[in-house]
Amino acid sequence: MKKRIIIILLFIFIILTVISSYTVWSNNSVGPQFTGGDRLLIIGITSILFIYYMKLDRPAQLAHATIKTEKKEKDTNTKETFTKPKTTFEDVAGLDEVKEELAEVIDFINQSEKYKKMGAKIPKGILFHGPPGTGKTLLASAVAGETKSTFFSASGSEFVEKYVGVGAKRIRTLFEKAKKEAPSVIFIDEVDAIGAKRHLDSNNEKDQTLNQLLVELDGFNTDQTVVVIAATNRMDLLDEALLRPGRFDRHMYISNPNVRAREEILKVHTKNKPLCPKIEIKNLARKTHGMSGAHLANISNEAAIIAVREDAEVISLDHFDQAIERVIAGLQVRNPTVLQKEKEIVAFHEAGHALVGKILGTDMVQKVSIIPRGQALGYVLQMPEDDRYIYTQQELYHKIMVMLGGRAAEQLIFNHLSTGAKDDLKKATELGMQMVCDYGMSDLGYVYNEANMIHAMSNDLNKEMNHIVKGCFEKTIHQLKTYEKQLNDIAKALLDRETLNGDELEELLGDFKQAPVKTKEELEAV
Ligand SMILES: Nc1ncnc2c1ncn2[C@@H]1O[C@H](COP(=O)(O)OP(=O)(O)OP(=O)(O)O)[C@@H](O)[C@H]1O
Ligand SMILES: [Zn+2]
Repeated sequence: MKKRIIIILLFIFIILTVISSYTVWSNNSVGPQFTGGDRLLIIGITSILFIYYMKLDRPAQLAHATIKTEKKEKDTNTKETFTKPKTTFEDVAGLDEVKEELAEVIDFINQSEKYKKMGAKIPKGILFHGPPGTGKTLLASAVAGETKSTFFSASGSEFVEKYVGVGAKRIRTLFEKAKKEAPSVIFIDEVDAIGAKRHLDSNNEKDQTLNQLLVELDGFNTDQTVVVIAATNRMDLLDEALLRPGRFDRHMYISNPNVRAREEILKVHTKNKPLCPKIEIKNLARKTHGMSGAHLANISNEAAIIAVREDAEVISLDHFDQAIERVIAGLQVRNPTVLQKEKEIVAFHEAGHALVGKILGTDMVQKVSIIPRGQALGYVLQMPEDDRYIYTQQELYHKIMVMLGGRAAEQLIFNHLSTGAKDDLKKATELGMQMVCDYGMSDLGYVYNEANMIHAMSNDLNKEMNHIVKGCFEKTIHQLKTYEKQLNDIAKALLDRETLNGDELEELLGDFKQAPVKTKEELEAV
């Protein structure tokens, strides 16, 4: 209030100063008359008011600034949450090799004195890398749970701040707190957000944050039982400085679970759920090829929700099937408004995928459907029966052919190109490009093309990729022409029943022959 009055007075006196100066200098006889003495008085008062204002304002500004910084510190302090997790290794299914390696770290934390006496240094930095949803966070919290340590969990992206120095300060605070609460486990998810190669992403703030992380990793000594676990899906992006000995030098790959691990994970997540005795977890594990632990946790929960919705006493196989479908293909669209003509196109498109899969004997077709789900108007659920780690060139051609089966069927039956094959084309192009760049399966020879070289060679690469995809497409058309009757049968059945499961498809195709053995010329034509 006081400040406001001073500002108004100051404003009035500044105007008076201007007017008085004008009238004195110009000897103006019109308007208010000021003498030289008046003018001096006005200037004097204005100056006093100005000095007073400045004195009044500065402490206020300073006070304001202090409040602001205090608030910021409070904000930054509250972001790092810490807990004492109850998670143990029992909650983490599969991943036996990783758990074995972590046992040493756990022993170190639990019996740190023993190691310190020997002068052994604590393994400070562990890096989990691998695809998303594979249990990296779960494992880190289990390490804390097994050692009764304090668990600090943060995501790399939380440290990416607009203002230089803020991210670095937050890293410092995080480590300070962890040391105070030792023994502790610090978990930094998405570490690539701060630890990306410096030349790739030149950003001063990020560099400072990364440097601070390096300083902290180098800084703590053997007295402090603090273990830092970082996780990333993109290890290739990380700055080498982070991976050097003494920093994140223990790398553990956390892979997508294989069939045995999937079974274990499903057991963990169905432990407290009433299951129909007919359900064999082993079979569920086989049906969920390629899924991560997070997917499996989601499916188990989804199946339970469906059972509740249907007022069932126990969770049945059908509930699991519905849950798997929902997780893979998305939510079923209620009351879809698909035109009859579109339905026909979708029926032939999906029939094309399914039939090519059957002709080539690739992955097991579990279901074909033209019921819209998520953004897709139809879908084919296909799962390999076994976990596969290596594919031959021939098998990759077959994969591309199955992907193109939808478009090929549309072209064969309707002689048109439609927009419905966008995702298929994307996948086929990607796989074709991988064959050329990563696997040395083209006329460019047995070479591996690094991502940064791709730009310079993109014309050649594109030509080779196109050659592969085009060849596969022509072969697919040829296969579908050979089995056009079967294509029509599947499409008609789909229009009739909307969904066919694996057995129904088998029944429909009867004594359908496997693909005729290809001639040498045919193979070379691709
Ligand atoms: N091996 C596993 N055993 C039991 N549950 C698992 C396993 N892997 C994943 N899960 C389930 O999936 C959920 C998500 O896993 P988590 O968050 O640990 O994955 P993540 O690898 O950290 O993923 P992201 O890379 O996306 O951060 C877990 O909470 C758990 O329910
Ligand atoms: Zn398709």
